[in-house]
Amino acid sequence: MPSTSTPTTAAVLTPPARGAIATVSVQGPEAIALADHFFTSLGKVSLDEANVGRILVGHWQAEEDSVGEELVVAKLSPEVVEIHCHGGVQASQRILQHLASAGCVIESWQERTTSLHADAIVAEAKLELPRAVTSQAALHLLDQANGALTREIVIIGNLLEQSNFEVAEQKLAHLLSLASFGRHLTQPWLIVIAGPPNVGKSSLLNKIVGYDRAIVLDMPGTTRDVLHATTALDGWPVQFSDTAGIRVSDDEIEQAGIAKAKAAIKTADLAIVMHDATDVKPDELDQSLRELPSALHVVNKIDLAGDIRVPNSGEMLATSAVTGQGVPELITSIVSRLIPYVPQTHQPLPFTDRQVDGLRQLHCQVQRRQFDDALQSIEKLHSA
Ligand SMILES: Nc1nc2c(ncn2[C@@H]2O[C@H](COP(=O)(O)OP(=O)(O)OP(=O)(O)O)[C@@H](O)[C@H]2O)c(=O)[nH]1
Ligand SMILES: [Mg+2]
Repeated sequence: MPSTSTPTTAAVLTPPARGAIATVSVQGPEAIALADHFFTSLGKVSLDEANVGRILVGHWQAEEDSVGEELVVAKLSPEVVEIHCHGGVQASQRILQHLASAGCVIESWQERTTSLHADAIVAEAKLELPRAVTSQAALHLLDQANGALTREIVIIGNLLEQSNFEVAEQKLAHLLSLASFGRHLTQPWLIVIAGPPNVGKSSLLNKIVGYDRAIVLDMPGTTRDVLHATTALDGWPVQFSDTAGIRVSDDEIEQAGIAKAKAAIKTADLAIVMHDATDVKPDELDQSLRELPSALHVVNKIDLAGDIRVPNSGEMLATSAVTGQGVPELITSIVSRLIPYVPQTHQPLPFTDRQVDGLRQLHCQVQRRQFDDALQSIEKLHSA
């Protein structure tokens, strides 16, 4: 194969798993020649002769490999072809090997995506999009892939050029206030369910996720390790952690579980602290509310309780993990705690640590009126 200074690259664009078809993209000055080297169309039309946009069915064969394959090749431009082959992982890997043996540089889809987009934020959005687990999260990332955050940073740069530091500062502060939301588009919000043994923590988890994720027993100390279950609440990705009931225990395994439960509370975005409606101890409830004021406090087994005394401080919800009473209200409360403000469609927002760090630095520079440094930070945000 002739070589030029611009490399010809190949990447598998479809996910690395078994599927109906896999797509290999070849791009660069030798893309057509490389594909023609291995591919013979049914009508004996070469890709070189074929018009752009033509899709050809034919046979792919490498000399050193006795196994050929019938497949489809599309000529997308004079420098881009797409090969649609069998969806098994081996089929696409074999095509990559053939192309590599002829001098093609093999890239990952991430490298290909990054190289296709001059703006780093747009490239990052395209890389993060496949990781979005709910459609709502994907829509916000799609906005960023379509340039929402990039345009906002350009606007901030223009404001700085006009010495309008105040408005630039306000815009940056607003973007940073959305950082937690943006990061959670690809990483679920973490919710830990904690409380004394036997109050119904595992039962509540099962009720919310809709299947028997955790073992439920009428025996205190049933859950030992931290159990995770991922779901979506109102379209937002969340991960629940069910923990060991917190109590004084001589059991070594249980102690380890309790230590893990306490650690999980510290790292969670939200703790749900559960209490037993059939065994309400107002003093303990009051203490729990004081110790964990940002937690959501839930009195469970409400179906078994008549009149219960609810403490008069903080927020308290009543549920039954058996009948489901109060669970929709709990879900509404969880969502409004985690996402007090839902950004509008097309809202620019940062969604990677790199962007958040870069925006924080820029915000400081704008506050200190460091014009040149701020422009450099903007430059860095656009080009990773
Ligand atoms: N009637 C009623 N029973 C419940 C409710 N929630 C849980 N239970 C029962 O209470 C017992 C303990 O429930 P679990 O969900 O295992 O409690 P836990 O808090 O996870 O317990 P540990 O893992 O031991 O800390 C089981 O028999 C459940 O069926 C409820 O809301 N109403
Ligand atoms: Mg449990």
